[in-house]
Amino acid sequence: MVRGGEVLICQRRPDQPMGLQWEFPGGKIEAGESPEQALARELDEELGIQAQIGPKVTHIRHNYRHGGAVDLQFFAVREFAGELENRIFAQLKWSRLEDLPEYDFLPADRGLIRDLASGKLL
Ligand SMILES: Nc1nc2c([nH]c(=O)n2[C@H]2C[C@H](O)[C@@H](COP(=O)(O)OP(=O)(O)OP(=O)(O)O)O2)c(=O)[nH]1
Repeated sequence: MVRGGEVLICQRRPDQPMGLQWEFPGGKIEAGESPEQALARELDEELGIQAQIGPKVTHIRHNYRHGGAVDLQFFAVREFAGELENRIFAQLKWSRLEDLPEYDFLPADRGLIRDLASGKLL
């Protein structure tokens, strides 16, 4: 989710794996879904919004030592209907791009965070 020079970041709950680390909203693709459909569904489930999924920002593959491999696709979302509501996270925050490195993000996201903070993406 992008709003001017800010992005919406989400802190995982303390009881989840990789608890209290920050991530972008989203989740796993279910059978028969495109990545965009999966993201729209997750944004509705997690935040209660009906989003228009914009262009793909990047694609990252990462091997977590314990949790196996993840294949992540990130999209810019600038338009949505409905009221943003925190349904599952410890907290939600709008962060300026240059402030992103202050947050403890999931390891797979760290290269993306550096690129967003230095203005290389978005
Ligand atoms: N939503 C999201 N997931 C991310 C990011 N970075 C990253 O490594 N991931 C990982 C964490 C999870 O292993 C997986 C997303 O799966 P998910 O959202 O459906 O599941 P989850 O974290 O609740 O937990 P689990 O089902 O894997 O136990 O991708 C990110 O920025 N956003």
